[in-house]
Amino acid sequence: MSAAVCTTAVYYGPVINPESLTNFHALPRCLIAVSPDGNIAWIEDDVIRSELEAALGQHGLLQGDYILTELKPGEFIMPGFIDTHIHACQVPNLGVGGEDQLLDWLNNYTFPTEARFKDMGYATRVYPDIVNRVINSGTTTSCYYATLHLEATKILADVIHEKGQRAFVGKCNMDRNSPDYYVEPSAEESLESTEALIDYIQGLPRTPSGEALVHPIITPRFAISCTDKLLTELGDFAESVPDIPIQTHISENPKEIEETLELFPNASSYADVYDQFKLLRNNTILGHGVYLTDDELQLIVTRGAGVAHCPASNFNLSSGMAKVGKMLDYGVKVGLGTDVSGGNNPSMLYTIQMASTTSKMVAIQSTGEEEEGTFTNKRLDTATLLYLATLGGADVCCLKHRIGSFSTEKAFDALLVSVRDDTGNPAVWGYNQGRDPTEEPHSRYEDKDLKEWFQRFFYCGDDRNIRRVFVQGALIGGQEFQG
Ligand SMILES: Nc1nc2[nH]cnc2c(=O)[nH]1
Ligand SMILES: [Zn+2]
Repeated sequence: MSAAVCTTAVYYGPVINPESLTNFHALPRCLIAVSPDGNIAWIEDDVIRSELEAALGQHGLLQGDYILTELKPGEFIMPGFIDTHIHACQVPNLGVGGEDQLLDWLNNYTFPTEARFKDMGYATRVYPDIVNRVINSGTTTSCYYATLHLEATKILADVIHEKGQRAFVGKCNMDRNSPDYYVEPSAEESLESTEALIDYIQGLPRTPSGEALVHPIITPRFAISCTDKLLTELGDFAESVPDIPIQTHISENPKEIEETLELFPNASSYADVYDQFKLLRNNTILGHGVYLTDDELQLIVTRGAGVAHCPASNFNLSSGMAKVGKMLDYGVKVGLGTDVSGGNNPSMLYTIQMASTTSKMVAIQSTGEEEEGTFTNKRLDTATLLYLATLGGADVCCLKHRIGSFSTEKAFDALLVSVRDDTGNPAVWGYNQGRDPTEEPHSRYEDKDLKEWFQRFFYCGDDRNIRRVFVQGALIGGQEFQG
C-alpha cells in the first residue's frame, strides 16, 4: 500500500466536477479538504485567494493542521477516470492484430498472449509495469480481467493493492472453445479457483478506514467459452454472494452473436443466456453491447445491469458502433471501457475521444427525427462524455456513493491535470502564454477559461498532462510521482 496520509490535505484552485449526464461544474476557485482517511471532509466552491486562510479557519484548520497544495495557472483537479472494462493481461499485446475480427483475433493473438501468464515469473515481471501504465494514464478505478490462472491473478491483485489503485479483479472462467493450451480442465476447477481468488482478494489488508480498495469480480469470459455446466455453477455461486459483481462480454460482433445463439438454442437472445443462468443482475458489467436489441435493452434495465461502452475496441476489431444514446434513453447504466487490447490504447482519454467519434458517426448515419431532450442518435457532448468516464462508470461498478465526483464523504480519487506548456504536449495550448507569470493565481480566471483548459485536455491531452493521480487521498501516480 502507498504511504498513509496523516494530516488534512487541502487543495486550492480550479476544479472540474461532473454532476449529471447533461451538466458539470467548472469551479475556478475551489477549496477541497481531504481527511487523513482519504475522504473529502468539505468543499468550498468559490474562495478568493486573499480569504483562503479565513476559509480554512472557519473549518477549524489553523496553520500546521493542514498541508496546502495551491494549483498553478493552467492546472486543475478533476475526478479520476473509471475504466469499466480492461484486460490487464493483454497490455503486452497492444496494437497487434487489429486486422482481425473478434473470434480470429482471440485465437490468433489473444489466447497465445494470455497463456504466457501460466509462468508466475512472467506475471511478476510484467504486471507492475502494466498497472503503472494504467494508473499514469489517469485511471483511478479499473475493472480488470486477468487470465484463467489463479496464481497469476493473485499476483495482479497484490500489485494493484501495493500500488494503491481501486480495482475489481477477476480471473476468466473458460472451459471450452479455446485452444488446448489455454482452457480450464473442468467447470468444477474453474469454480474452485474463482472461490479461491475471492477469498484471497477479500483477505488483503484494508485501508485505515476499513475499506477495501481491491475487490473480486466473477468473470465468465463470454457465453461461447463457458459450458452450460460452468454457467449453472457460476450462477448458483453468484446467487450466494450477491454483493460480488460479475463481468462478461455481450453482443460485440455478429459472428460471436450467431455462435452464441447456436450454442444456447433455448435462449431468446444473448442477454437472455446470462439471464437464464442468473448472471444478469444489478452488479453485472456487460462489455460492448454493440448489437443489443430493444428487448435486450429492456431486460438489462429491468435487471439493473450496466454496460461498459468500449468504442476504441469496437473500431479496432471492426465490431461496430454501439448505440450509447439509445442505451441512455432506455435508462441503462453506462460507463466507458478501454477493453485493452481489443482497444489499442490503455488511456481513458483516448477512449473518451473514440466515444465522441462513435456518437458523431451514429448521428451522421441517422436518418430519423431526433427528439428534444433525448440522447438517441445524437452527438455526445462534453458533459455526457465526462459523466460516462466518471459518474457513469461509478454507477456501473455500484460505487456512485464513493467515487466519480467530488462531494463530502466521497473518496478523493482525483487527477491533478496541467495544460501548461511545460508538460511538453504540443497538442495542448491551454495556458495562455501571454499571461504575466507574476500575477496572483486564480484571481482572474473565469469558469470559461477553465472550461477551455478542460476541453483541450479532454480532446487533445495525454499522459503528459496528468501530473498527479490520487486514490483514497494518496498520491499513487502521474508524471510528478516518484514512487
Ligand atoms: N474484446 C474482447 N472480447 C472478448 N470476448 C471474449 N473475450 C474477449 C476479449 O478478450 N476481448
Ligand atoms: Zn474485453
